[in-house]
Amino acid sequence: MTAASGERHGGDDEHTAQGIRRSRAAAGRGGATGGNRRTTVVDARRGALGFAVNFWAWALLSPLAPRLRDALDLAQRCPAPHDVEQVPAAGAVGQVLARPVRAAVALPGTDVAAMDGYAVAGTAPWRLVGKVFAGGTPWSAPLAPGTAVEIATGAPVPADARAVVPYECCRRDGDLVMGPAGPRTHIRTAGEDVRPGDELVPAGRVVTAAVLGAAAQAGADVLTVYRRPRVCVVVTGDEVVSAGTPLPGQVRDALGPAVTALVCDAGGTVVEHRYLPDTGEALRVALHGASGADVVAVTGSSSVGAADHLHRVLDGIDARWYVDGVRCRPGHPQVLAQTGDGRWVVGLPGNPFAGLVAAVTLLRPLVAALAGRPPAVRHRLPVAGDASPYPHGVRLVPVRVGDGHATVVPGARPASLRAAAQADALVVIEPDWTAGAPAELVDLRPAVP
Ligand SMILES: Nc1nc2c(c(=O)[nH]1)N[C@H]1C(S)=C(S)[C@@H](COP(=O)(O)OP(=O)(O)OC[C@H]3O[C@@H](n4cnc5c(N)ncnc54)[C@H](O)[C@@H]3O)O[C@H]1N2
Ligand code: MOO
Repeated sequence: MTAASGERHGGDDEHTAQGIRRSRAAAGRGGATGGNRRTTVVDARRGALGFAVNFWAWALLSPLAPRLRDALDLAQRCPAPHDVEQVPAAGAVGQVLARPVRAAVALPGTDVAAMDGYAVAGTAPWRLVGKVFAGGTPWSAPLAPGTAVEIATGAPVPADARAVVPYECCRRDGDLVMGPAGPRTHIRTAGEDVRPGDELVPAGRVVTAAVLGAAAQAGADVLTVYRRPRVCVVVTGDEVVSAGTPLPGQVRDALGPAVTALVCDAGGTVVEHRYLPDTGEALRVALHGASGADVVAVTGSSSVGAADHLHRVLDGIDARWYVDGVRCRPGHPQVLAQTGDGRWVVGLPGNPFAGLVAAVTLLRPLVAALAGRPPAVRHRLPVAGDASPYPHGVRLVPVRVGDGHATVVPGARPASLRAAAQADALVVIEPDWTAGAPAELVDLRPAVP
């Protein structure tokens, strides 16, 4: 099916349970499963999620094809964070702390100079008796009154020194030094920043460059973090090739690389990457075989064509349905389901921009939540340009983000990532949006963990 015909598709009907059943029946998919699916969604949400909402009211409105915002919320509230592991700190960037980082040592470890200058004892003038540098041999004896040592920032201050006087505050005459010296000025006292056992970073924080540095400084070499969610990426399509120049009728895989990048950005890791022919059996075997994965992301196969097998395969393995279609454009044929053994299956449409929309709606928040990350903060900005609202749901439109506003990148098409590749974010354009009005952003730039 072409992108243009995909654009034509999509009145209100397709987003009701009845509409979904009708279109499946028309496609020979067995509409009878629709009712079971609806019951399963409700039961699963009651039991597994414990949402404090009125599910019957929710189900009547939109049992399987939620609004985009609800789909996002659902995906990030579905999973519980996974196993905890202890890892060398350096490898934990982007993971979420399951236990606080605690200091193994005091900081500073001993009284040290905070400035380059002179450590002095007693009253001025002071007679210079030596030098102490960071990393060099500490001054072994107490400093006698009326004497000084030249000292470098970070070097241990000799016992009985009462202050460090910076070079620029001193007057030096031969081996005599004079200057102002308040009590313990420019001396950092042992343990004044951190004491052994102090909590440096609380649980729940993402390991960033600053966390790594703080942990290393305080000797916390091993961190306890949530395991990275394991994702198996399954790219379906007889026509999809992973490399080289596509022959007539073939397309290069756009979604495998894009999905892999989003998974890593969300704190997950791709443990397997498969290319599958368009057969239900191949998909069934792949879902079954991905037992080491927490999430299976399937690209293509999400629609109602004869070669689109995802729904049938999920029904065949009695998967629990959470999302079957989202009221957005492009990207409405997206799926969130769970297999009997607890693995999440995310179905992403094959049209590349539609697949990207689905990946940021369902896959990225799901992986981030499994990784223990807090929900992303949502921003709204005024949007300039032509965003053509979609009357039956929201439209996702690529934008560049400027200082306090967003500007539409023109030319977005469901089958092309060209406009999205020039964008910083997608804006969620509501049906009643008017030019210049604010809209919510879904960022496409790498997360700052
Ligand atoms: N009768 C209907 N047909 C279609 C509907 C519908 O509601 N009723 N929805 C349309 C929409 S919207 C989309 S989006 C697509 C989704 O289709 P699938 O997820 O089943 O994907 P495919 O049919 O396999 O492929 C669609 C398109 O994308 C190309 N493709 C697939 N995978 C990749 C990839 N990894 N990298 C690059 N391009 C890929 C594929 O060659 C097709 O051109 O369904 C519409 N049809
Ligand atoms: O047109 Mo589809 O909307 O590409 O998801």
